[in-house]
Amino acid sequence: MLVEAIVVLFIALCLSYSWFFGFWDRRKVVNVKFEFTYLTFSRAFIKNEHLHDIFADIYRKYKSYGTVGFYTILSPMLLVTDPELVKDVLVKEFNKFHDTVMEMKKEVDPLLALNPFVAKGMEKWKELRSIQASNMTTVRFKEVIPIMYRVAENMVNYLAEKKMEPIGAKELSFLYTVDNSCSCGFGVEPSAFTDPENNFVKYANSDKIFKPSPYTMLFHFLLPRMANILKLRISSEDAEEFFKSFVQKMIEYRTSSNITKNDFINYIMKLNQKLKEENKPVYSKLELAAHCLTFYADSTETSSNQLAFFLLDLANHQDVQDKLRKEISSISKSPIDFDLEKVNSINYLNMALNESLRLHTQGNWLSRTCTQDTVIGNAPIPKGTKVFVPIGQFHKDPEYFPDPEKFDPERFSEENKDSIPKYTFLPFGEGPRICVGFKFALLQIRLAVIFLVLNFTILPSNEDGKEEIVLENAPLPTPAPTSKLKFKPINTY
Ligand code: HEM
Repeated sequence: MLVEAIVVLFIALCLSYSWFFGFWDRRKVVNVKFEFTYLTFSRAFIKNEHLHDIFADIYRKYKSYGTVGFYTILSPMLLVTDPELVKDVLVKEFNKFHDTVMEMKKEVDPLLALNPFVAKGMEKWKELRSIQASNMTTVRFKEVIPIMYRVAENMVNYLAEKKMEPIGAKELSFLYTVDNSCSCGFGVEPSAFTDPENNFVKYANSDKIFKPSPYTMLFHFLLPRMANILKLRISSEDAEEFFKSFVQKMIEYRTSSNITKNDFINYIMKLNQKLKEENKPVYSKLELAAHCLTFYADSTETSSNQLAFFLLDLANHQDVQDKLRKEISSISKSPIDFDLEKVNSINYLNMALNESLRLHTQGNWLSRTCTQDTVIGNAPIPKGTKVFVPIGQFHKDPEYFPDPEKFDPERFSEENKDSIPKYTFLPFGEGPRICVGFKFALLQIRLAVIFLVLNFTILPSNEDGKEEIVLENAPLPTPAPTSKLKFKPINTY
């Protein structure tokens, strides 16, 4: 009897196994049956390699098919390799692909659970996105530019005092983005460069918010439900405590002293007031803290990585830096003359920054969950399928960007930029779910570079003229502390 039971069980397992791994074959979609699952286990889980490299291998092998199916242990997934089909997923068929793959339960990570990035369902996503979008208008940028000048001036003074002592590119950029986020978002006096005890730098830094173990991130992207069942949180409890108490104190202080400031905290306070007047449920204190953390975390980490990479690129390409300095100083030698329009319209700055965004893409892939049965190219996609867009691979594909490892801003010149195929350059994503903060990010990065190149020559920290760009083992591409820079004053103004 026992033998029969084992045989039946074995046959049942084999059948369900071949049924599961036949998902894409039944739909006649080219697929890798075990390869992805095997690579994920052998390289990502055991050797701690980045999931990005595994996607890169699959992309290179199966690019010509336009889409390629693959499997994790629990679900079939699809990689879209044809840029034309990417447009379908991100834009044309958005109503069927409005969710990302990440899921974050409030009980697991209450501060990250209200980030629009993880919102599920069109209504919830719109509600959460509109809160962040309120802080991202042109009117708002014009208001915050004078605050950003002060932060950038603090950075210049800090570097002048350092007298060419090498400093980590990421360390410097992080102090700058922390001060920008706190002063523009929360009305806090900028002090990251002057106060070594700055609480945001201490309690809400990259390690505490953005560096869960690589396994945690793997679970969140590939097996999101399991990640929640296992209660794998991304932000640390320290950061949660700090943020909760900061936002609560801020709201209490402003309410008791009747202080109004034109910033994000004020916006969420007014939003709650409005909800109360309309007899709708208001956001709890923890939820208000979560909205603040969304703005803070998203605007400090990605922007500081991207700024750090850009400064390293400029240090390694003095010809580009010289040309950039010439173009900027031909407009004005004084950084505070650069209003919003001027900051955004320096052509060579935009070309060089685009090239840096291409080379050091932050979100290496975009993800969507299909919410209604549909067809992409020739691939029938049932509801629930997770779809990935490999933007990091597009950015390094020689077909779209010849000699892809070369830092060459000319790719984005007026004459050349139209030869870049549509949907192959997507550093901020595309469609209705495009990064809500991309204009803020570009503004703060451009402004930092204007202040820096007008005041300093940005140099590699070593004598041989090249700074090695070493990557940390972090979910987002991040320059390691060993990638340093020196700033030689040039007294231009
Ligand atoms: C250079 C810096 C930045 C880069 C490279 C970047 C990149 C991205 C990417 C690739 C996405 C995913 C888009 C998609 O799924 O189609 C995204 C989403 C998002 N970003 Fe950024 N980002 C940056 C800065 C910022 C800033 C400053 C904020 C400020 C609040 C921000 C807030 C967000 C939010 C809230 C989302 C989710 C949007 C949604 O799902 O509707 N990001 N970002």
